[in-house]
Amino acid sequence: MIQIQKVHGSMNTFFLLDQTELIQPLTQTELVNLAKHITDNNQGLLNGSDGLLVVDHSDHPSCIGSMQVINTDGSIASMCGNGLRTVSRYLAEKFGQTEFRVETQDADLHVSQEANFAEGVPTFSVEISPVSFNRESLPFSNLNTDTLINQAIPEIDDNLTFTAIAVPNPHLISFVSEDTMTSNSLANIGATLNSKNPYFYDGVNVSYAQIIGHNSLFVRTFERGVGFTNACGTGMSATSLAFCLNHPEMADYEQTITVFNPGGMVKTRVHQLKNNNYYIDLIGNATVTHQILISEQDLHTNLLDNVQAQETGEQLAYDSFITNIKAPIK
Ligand SMILES: N[C@H](CCC[C@H](N)C(=O)O)C(=O)O
Repeated sequence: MIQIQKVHGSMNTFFLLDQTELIQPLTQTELVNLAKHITDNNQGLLNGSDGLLVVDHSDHPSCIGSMQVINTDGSIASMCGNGLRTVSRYLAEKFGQTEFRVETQDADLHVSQEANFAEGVPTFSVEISPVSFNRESLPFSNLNTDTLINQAIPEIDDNLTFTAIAVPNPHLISFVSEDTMTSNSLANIGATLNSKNPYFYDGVNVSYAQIIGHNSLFVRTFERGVGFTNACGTGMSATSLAFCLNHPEMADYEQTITVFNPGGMVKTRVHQLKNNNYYIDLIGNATVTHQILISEQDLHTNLLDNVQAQETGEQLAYDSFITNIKAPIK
């Protein structure tokens, strides 16, 4: 039997599969089929999840493992911040290390274990990088501009302004009022830009942010390949950078920014390097809710009927952490 996990960062939920534990690793087609099935809210396991995280060996000398992220629709995400925290915890426990690098699609990222956010809430910090504003990196087209930094896009909305940042997965961010946050606007724009459209033709994660106070935000995200999630780690990181760029009187580089989200809270730190280069630290919980046993054969054939799933009890500690943080907005 193979042990897989159900995990979350800010209630952004994933199944985590370590390919190195298998005699015969799954092929890419098998992984995509498994991701679509296991994450399905109705037909999947334990009410599904937002994605599948695939851990594997890395042949990069500086990395102790690699992570691939598969969205619920089977598309590949180049990065996942909440997911990387849970992969970091998994690798930290497996190899007995507290600081190392993990290979992701586009970059080898530095991660470290941090002081627990609360009792029973293991906490990790992950590097979010590389950052790009270029049209080609996002990508977008037909908007008559090479970058979007706090700009109106009448093709998308009549009133809002947007900032587009790849970290390296693509994000479109708008700072909005409470009325807009609670309207259908995010659902509409998220759905439009993640179906066939001439602007963000590969889809884009769309985040709305409300400024709570100095270095404090609430962020809600409609994710590419998924839909609404409780939180998007790369989205909150990109939004923190957009906060520093667009609202310099309210946000500080190098300082801790608190980002509330529908699933909890994370902390970010935006680092400004030379030549308009940036990277972000994303700090938050890495919670394992279930340990699951499944046969290697069933993983290959995508059969989820014979699994044994056991709750870890960690969710209780997470729930009490959430109750105590008093999020300003739900
Ligand atoms: N939830 C993830 C991001 C998944 C990104 C994915 N939806 C995409 O870019 O395709 C996070 O915590 O960063």
